[in-house]
Amino acid sequence: MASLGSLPFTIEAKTETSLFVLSKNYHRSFCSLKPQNQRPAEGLSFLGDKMILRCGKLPKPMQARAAISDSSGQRSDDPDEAIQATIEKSKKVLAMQQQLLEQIAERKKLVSSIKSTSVDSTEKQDSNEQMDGLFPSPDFPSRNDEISVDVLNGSSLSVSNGNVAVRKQLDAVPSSSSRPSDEDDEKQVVDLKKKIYSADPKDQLKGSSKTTYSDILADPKDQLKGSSKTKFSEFLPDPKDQLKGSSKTKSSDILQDSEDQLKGSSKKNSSDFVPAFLSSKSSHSSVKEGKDRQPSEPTLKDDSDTVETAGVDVKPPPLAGVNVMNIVIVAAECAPWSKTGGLGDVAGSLPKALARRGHRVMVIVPRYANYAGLQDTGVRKRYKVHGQDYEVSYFQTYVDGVDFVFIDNSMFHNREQNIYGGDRLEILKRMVLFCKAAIEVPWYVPCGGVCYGDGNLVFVANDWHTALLPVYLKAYYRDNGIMKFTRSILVIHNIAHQGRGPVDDFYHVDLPEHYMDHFKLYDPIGGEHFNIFAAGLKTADRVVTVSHGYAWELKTSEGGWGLHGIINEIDWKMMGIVNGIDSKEWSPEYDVHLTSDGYTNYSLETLQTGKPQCKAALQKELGLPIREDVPLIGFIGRLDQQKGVDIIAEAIPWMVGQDVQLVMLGTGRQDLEQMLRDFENKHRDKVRGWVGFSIKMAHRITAGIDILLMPSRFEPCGLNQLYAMNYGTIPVVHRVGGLRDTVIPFDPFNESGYGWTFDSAEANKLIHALGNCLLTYREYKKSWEGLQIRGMTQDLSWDHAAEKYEEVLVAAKYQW
Ligand SMILES: Nc1ncnc2c1ncn2[C@@H]1O[C@H](COP(=O)(O)OP(=O)(O)O[C@H]2O[C@H](CO)[C@@H](O)[C@H](O)[C@H]2O)[C@@H](O)[C@H]1O
Repeated sequence: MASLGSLPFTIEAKTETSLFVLSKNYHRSFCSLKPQNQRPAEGLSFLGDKMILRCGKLPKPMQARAAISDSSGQRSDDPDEAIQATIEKSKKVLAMQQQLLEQIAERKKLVSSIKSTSVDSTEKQDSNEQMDGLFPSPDFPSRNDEISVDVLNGSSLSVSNGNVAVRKQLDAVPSSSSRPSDEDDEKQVVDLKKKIYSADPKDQLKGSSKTTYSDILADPKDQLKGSSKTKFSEFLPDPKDQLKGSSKTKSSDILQDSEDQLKGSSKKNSSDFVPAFLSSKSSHSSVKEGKDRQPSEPTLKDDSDTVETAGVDVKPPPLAGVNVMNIVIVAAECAPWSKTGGLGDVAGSLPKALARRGHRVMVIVPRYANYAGLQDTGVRKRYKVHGQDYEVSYFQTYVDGVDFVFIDNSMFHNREQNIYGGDRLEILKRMVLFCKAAIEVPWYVPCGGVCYGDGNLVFVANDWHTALLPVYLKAYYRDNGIMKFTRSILVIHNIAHQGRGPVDDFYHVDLPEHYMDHFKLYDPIGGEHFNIFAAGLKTADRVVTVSHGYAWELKTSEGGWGLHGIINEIDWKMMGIVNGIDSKEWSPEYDVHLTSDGYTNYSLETLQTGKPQCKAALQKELGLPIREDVPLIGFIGRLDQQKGVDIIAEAIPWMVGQDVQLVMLGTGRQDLEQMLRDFENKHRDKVRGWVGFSIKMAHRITAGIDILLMPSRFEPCGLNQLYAMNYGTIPVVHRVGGLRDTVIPFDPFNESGYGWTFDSAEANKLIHALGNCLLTYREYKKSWEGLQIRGMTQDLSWDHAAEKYEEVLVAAKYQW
């Protein structure tokens, strides 16, 4: 029998798992159930001023008893009688609990005996499900049911079972006097309340339910782990949510998110004081949603598994922690389905890194071709483009934790070789339709059975092609009180392309007249014109560009291409984040293009044999003399003014005077393509000009060459130099934009750096840098090897960049 000091009584009840003491203070206002060691009993949790004891559904007779006493509702004015009555009721509660615990223990034995006969984990789960079916009796406890004892606000006993809630007033003393007399109790209450208010109360409730139930059933040693389990369950969504979620495919349900947001301001409950995403339905369920799902196969796991797998199968919380969001990346191209350059790479790989951090991530891209492996979602919608109706449908797949949604309309068909082709108004029409449709995908297109909805949602638009999206989000939705909390980020990959046209183009984008000013821009060359990028930059909540160097250059009249004025104005919302690389796709160790034709995969350990083998294979494939000692130089990129291929052309007479080989892969301007062919014809023993777009060759060249040239006039980030360094290939680059950020110049005194840089886009500067590079290649083998190793051991993955993106997304979210 435990003594509670000054308390007038103690009641002891020994259960299978712990000793509970029911205490009551002099004011009759505090009723607590706690084990003797003063820690909250396993199975107890606190919600606000209410202490909740989860012990399963009451057996029917008990429900009846509780209901009877509830309906009687008598309270004596005599304090002693009231105390006596309370004691009696409390005894009943303890008896009920003991009975329940015994039942639970019995069930546990039965479950484990059946499970021990199961063969694999799948069967385990099945048997669990069957076990649930074995106990359909209403007498058997269910973890959804709870007994709650109101701790602070006038103690009341509440027994609830789904829709059935039996509430019994135990005491009518006003809440002001309802305080625990014990300091420890108070601390526990405060600690737990802190916990509750730092997370969604609903989730907390779910979490505690899971923990309690499994802890009651678990071995005592598992109980010791209980606290950490509780933490995880705060982050992990309840599988039941998914079950609920899967039916949430009606647009009315989806639109509810917006409606809730609209109502939100008038609601005055605790969730008003926690960030919206903590109380958002979508955020938590989405994390799970994005995890282990196979294409269009929602994971609706029976959470009865919690009982047996608690402490074993618990997943860690998402890296993004409380910042998890629903992120929708919208781009005109996305590798591996469509790619003309770096944007395709980014749209294919950044989302995966964001998903790895725990976000629910979707990419929306036009369906240019009949790609294999996509599912038609069956959803059809109509959008007006310049007065004409267009129907779009949506295809979908799920890869590496990311939902890829393809918008289909005949406008996009057969464009994969010419994504940005056609006349100005044709492209404009495509992009208007694409952006209008993309913005409503989270409402209408179920991914894994569940639409994203617009709660806790952020769009990431890319370049001018999708710069209309932030404008539409504002003009059509947020200005009208819809998607009020949805945010948009616009990423600048290349400011040189802006979606310019005559001012009258405005009438093709279907916007209210007063939006005209966002698009109008004056520039000394084009005069007053219509500029889509300008409007996107002004209306996006945040702007990102793909390196720090480029973020700075954009503010200058040389680097801003007419938009520097706007960029300077929006400086407060702009950030440079250096791109990463897809370290699976672009890894010499796993590169699928290095597995045949004499190429080989290699790693840091096999660099000295693997890379020369790739070099020999490349020389062979190109028909160049196979020589290990000759430096093999490469260029990969669009053949245009930006990439500085003409600077290489100017340097070629010097190059061919050296003992080197040169391979150039690219497509673009016809005059430059012809130039490549001419060089090859003129210097067949040393130069190869491969005109075309070949991803396989891009990989093989990156692996086989020794030196990569990037004399870009401007380079927002540049991916090829990153790929090169990851393959032990040394970059020689014009120090500009992202090249300046990523290629630290070689310092022979300190044996540091990754390559060579030159400070202006001129042939003689290129020759000077390349000359030093060749000297090191020939004369300083150790330094060369050091350069290779440093390049290959950098962390070039998207993980760091994804974390930075997350900061921007969160900043946008809390920005009004
Ligand atoms: N002929 C060819 N055959 C096969 N593959 C080819 C190819 N020509 C180019 N590629 C590939 O296309 C990609 C080009 O990426 P970049 O980042 O170098 O340039 P891009 O200017 O397109 O991108 C813009 O966006 C990206 C992403 O933000 C920025 O890094 C960059 O600075 C900015 O100009 C690389 O994956 C490259 O291998």
